[in-house]
Amino acid sequence: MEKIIVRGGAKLKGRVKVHGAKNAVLPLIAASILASRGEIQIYDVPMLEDVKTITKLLQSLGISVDLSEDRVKINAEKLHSTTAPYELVRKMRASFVVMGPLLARKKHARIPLPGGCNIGSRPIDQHLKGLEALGATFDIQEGHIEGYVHGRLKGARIYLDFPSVGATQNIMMAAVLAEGRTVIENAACEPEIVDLANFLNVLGAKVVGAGTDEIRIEGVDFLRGADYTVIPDRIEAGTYLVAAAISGGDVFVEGAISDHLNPLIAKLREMGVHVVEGENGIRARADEPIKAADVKTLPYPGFPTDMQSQMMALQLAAEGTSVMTETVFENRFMHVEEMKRMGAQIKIDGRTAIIKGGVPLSGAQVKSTDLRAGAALILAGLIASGETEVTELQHVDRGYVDIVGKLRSLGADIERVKIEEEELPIQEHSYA
Ligand SMILES: CC(=O)N[C@H]1[C@@H](OP(=O)(O)OP(=O)(O)OC[C@H]2O[C@@H](n3ccc(=O)[nH]c3=O)[C@H](O)[C@@H]2O)O[C@H](CO)[C@@H](O)[C@@H]1O
Ligand SMILES: C=C(OP(=O)(O)O)C(=O)O
Repeated sequence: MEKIIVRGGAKLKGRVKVHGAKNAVLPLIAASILASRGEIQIYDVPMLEDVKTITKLLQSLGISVDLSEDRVKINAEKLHSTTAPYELVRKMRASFVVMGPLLARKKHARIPLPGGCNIGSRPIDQHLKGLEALGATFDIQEGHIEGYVHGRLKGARIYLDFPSVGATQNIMMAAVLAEGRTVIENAACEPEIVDLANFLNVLGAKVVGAGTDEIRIEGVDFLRGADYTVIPDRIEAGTYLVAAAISGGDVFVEGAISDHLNPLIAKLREMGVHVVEGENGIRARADEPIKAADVKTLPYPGFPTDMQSQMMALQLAAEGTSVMTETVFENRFMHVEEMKRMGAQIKIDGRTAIIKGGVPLSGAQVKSTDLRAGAALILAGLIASGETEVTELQHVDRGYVDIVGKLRSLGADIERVKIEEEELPIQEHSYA
């Protein structure tokens, strides 16, 4: 087991490059199940634990997958199994997105119920509602959900009660091989949805409207292999922009796409951070004290829930009091207790947190409770006096490639070390 040690005080300066987006590449890899002919190569793949998990999941279905450096090669011509192993699904809730592709291609799927995780209960009712509208039926028993299709899936008009990213992806992937036209209304508009639509189209699908709240899909008979490069990770990029701002530094985040980061850029500017949107990245510079700002997470194009905890770390460094409202996940304030261990003054009231900025933080032993919480604690460590030790790095490793190396290259005093046997806490096992 390892921990990250951060010694605060350095102003971060320089250039950092973002990797491909975790939340885009996982559905892309799942969608590869649909390609019954030829080979797929996806580039700019981040070497994250989640990517390794979904890769193993595809392999367990009999698909040939070769993951090396920043590229994954997938040949799904052979697909022997339609049962996803519990050991893999429990590590990563996002693995439920294999349901749509398996039903479309093999007319059967048996997947362990994904269940909740640290940040919330993560229901799948909208996924099921959409897939049922296309003609699938489901049985839920013994912790598994089993889906069947008799004949072929049939296109339908589906209205989502909430613009769920996962449900939109699952339905899109099933609909590309359905007979006729599918319309998804109140669809999620996230850049990861647009990336999935572009990928499916490169494989031969007919998807239009992705990025708006109405996606229209004409079913085709089969998908085939192709090459594709995944979009850059907007959340990783946002995390480094916040690192620049919180440390009073000046950082160019190479590869960041400003169109994907509008709500964060707007908030940073409101707080007094200079943000310059370039062609190949975004620069953030903070030379004056920053001002607190209220933030509310919302589906895209609102402020992303995946940046909520990092933004809260920034509010701790700002002058004034701010209110953070989390509307997407019901339990995504777990980092607050850890931040309080560093001296932060935050009060939670239901789905809002009231954050008193400008209170000096001091280094402490803290644990990451989810991947973004881990990043937020590292960010808080950048402005704390003394040493901050962040543990439970399995969460951070799900979402960030070499966060220590990247921050160190910007001048942060940060290292990753082994935890000695005698330091190990007695703790429960925790999952994604
Ligand atoms: C809208 C949103 O910000 N979604 C985020 C969510 O996607 P992810 O796909 O995991 O989650 P959803 O977008 O599906 O869930 C968003 C909300 O919808 C609810 N829900 C979802 C599905 C369903 O069948 N029924 C239902 O009620 C959830 O409880 C939650 O409150 O986590 C990903 C990883 O952090 C992020 O990249 C996505 O941006
Ligand atoms: C919560 C996240 O991911 P996941 O949905 O895979 O848990 C995230 O990327 O912040």
